[in-house]
Amino acid sequence: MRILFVGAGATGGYFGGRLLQHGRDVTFLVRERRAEQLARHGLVIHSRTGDVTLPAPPAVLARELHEPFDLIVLSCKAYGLEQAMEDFAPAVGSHTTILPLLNGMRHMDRLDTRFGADKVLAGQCSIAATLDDEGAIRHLNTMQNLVFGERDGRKSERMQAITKVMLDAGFDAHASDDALQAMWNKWVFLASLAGITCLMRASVADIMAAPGGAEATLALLEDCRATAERAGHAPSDAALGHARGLLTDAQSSLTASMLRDLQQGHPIEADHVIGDMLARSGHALGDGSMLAVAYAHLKAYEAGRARRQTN
Ligand SMILES: NC(=O)C1=CN([C@@H]2O[C@H](COP(=O)(O)OP(=O)(O)OC[C@H]3O[C@@H](n4cnc5c(N)ncnc54)[C@H](OP(=O)(O)O)[C@@H]3O)[C@@H](O)[C@H]2O)C=CC1
Ligand SMILES: CC(C)(CO)C(=O)C(=O)O
Repeated sequence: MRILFVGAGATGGYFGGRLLQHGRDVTFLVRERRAEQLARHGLVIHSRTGDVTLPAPPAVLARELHEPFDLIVLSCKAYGLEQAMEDFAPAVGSHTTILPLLNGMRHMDRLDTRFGADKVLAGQCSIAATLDDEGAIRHLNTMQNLVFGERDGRKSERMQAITKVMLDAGFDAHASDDALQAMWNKWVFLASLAGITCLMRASVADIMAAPGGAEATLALLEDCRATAERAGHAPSDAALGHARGLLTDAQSSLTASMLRDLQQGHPIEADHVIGDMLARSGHALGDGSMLAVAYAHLKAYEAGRARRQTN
């Protein structure tokens, strides 16, 4: 199975790198700067689950992409989605399947509109990873979980083929008959984690140590849970309990990747992860709900970032 990873960043580089390390046929769609980094240093993964350097991993630029791939794994940030779709379109043929790993849900509508819903699987990954200054991937703990499945839960032929490729490739791969719900569960958790760790500029443990920190966290989680329920995707008691446990663990150094991006002055997925949740929630902009406050805070960061860039 020929696999194209769109992006060799923190998530794409990690999962694509592990697949490559285990002998799968992986190519990365990259841009010039990343292509140069990969050619110079190779694809480097630092992880407690095993370090690896893959010299000169197969990589193409958009202008070199002329033939269809069997599987396209989409691992760009949400704000890069429109350009990415444009760039990987030549790799989408009549038998191509697209597996998106982005957090949130809004990208599903964009992919459906552009390529047709029959091509797009549900997918999500749980990992804490980041790129360092040299472009090496730093896996920050041992979580490395990738969930994928047909949106209607079918055990299709393509799912069987993709499962075969994903299993035993150095990470936890789960073919799921409820992958769409898994995406919602992840979004409820992630939006709560991103919203609260960015608002507080703090890890879960530090938020739990603050007076009112747990209450603010749980209020945001409730806003997100209620939004999922409104959309017909209420997390099960077990999924919600799991999210609540992670978000209130007084020993946990966990932060969201959005906080890492924000602290480094990078663009963030404010509209995709929090704005879209707010838009589906029934809450209004500025109504004082935790979701509305978290969104206003992230948009203020974006405004400051834009102003600094023009000065
Ligand atoms: N990092 C994490 O721990 C986790 C992230 N996620 C989610 O996964 C998604 C990806 O995040 P993450 O991997 O962290 O992001 P990164 O910014 O680390 O990686 C994204 C990569 O996509 C590349 N890219 C974007 N557009 C294109 C394009 N048109 N052509 C080629 N390459 C492109 C970027 O390349 P370039 O360098 O050229 O800009 C970049 O290397 C997000 O939705 C995020 O929320 C989910 C779980 C955990
Ligand atoms: C919550 C987490 C760490 C899990 O993958 C994540 O998705 C993120 O930080 O963006």
